[in-house]
Amino acid sequence: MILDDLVAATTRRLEREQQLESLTDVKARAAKAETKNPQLVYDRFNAPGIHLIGEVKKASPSKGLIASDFPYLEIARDYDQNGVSAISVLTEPDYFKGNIHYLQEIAAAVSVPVLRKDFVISDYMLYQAKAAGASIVLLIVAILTDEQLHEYLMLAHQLGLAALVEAHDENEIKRALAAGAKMIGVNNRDLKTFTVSLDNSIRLRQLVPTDIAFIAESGIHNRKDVQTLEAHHVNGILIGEALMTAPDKADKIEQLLGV
Ligand SMILES: O=P(O)(O)OC[C@@H](O)[C@@H](O)c1c[nH]c2ccccc12
Repeated sequence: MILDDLVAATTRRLEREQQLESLTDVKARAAKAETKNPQLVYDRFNAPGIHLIGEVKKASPSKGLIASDFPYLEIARDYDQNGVSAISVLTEPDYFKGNIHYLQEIAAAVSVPVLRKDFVISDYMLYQAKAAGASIVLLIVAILTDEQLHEYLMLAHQLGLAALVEAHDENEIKRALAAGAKMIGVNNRDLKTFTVSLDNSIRLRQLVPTDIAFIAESGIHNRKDVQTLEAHHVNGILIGEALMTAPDKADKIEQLLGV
């Protein structure tokens, strides 16, 4: 299963990174970064309307290379100036060709909150996220124990980071809620088969209380998709490929949001 490969690759990456920078040192760097209020992120997504998270992603295991030309900073600025509510930056290097330095540069250049999109399996990665200027971290329920999920959620909040807790079925939604998630993302892509269905978000929407922001992720391509999700009271949408492959980002955002 692809998630197992991703966790294995992330474990190896962490070993290398921790040899280059100790936990003590990354904590010291995180302590110097500006502390933000995670509640502001949650409030932003709970405000009326549908909120777009634009993703900066060069490649993925399901699509291969998405953007051969990858001016990540320009793309992020384009998103920022054209109505996104947050920017997601892939920092996983092996399968998504991401980099934490992309996030660091982007966070310094834009005004909206920036999400670290990675396979968080260690507190070390939360300190790295904070040090790089992230405002949000992704926590994927499927790769964490209940104890880890709770612990990382609490640590994120202590560090001033909001957490987008990703679930893909009923049981994972229950685990996310039990851990105290305040913002839940449902991945429409089944990571076992790579099939995408918006029905996954729609079906799971009703299991999440309305005071918790609900984000539909993956496989959203056009205005019709957005309208379908809007009709089912989704608070946010996370869009990567459709924006990355659009030659005119501003125009694509307008189309998606219907403005
Ligand atoms: O490119 P898409 O189909 O619009 O999907 C974006 C985003 O949802 C997807 O990149 C994603 C959702 N959950 C993830 C977890 C890890 C890495 C990537 C993801």
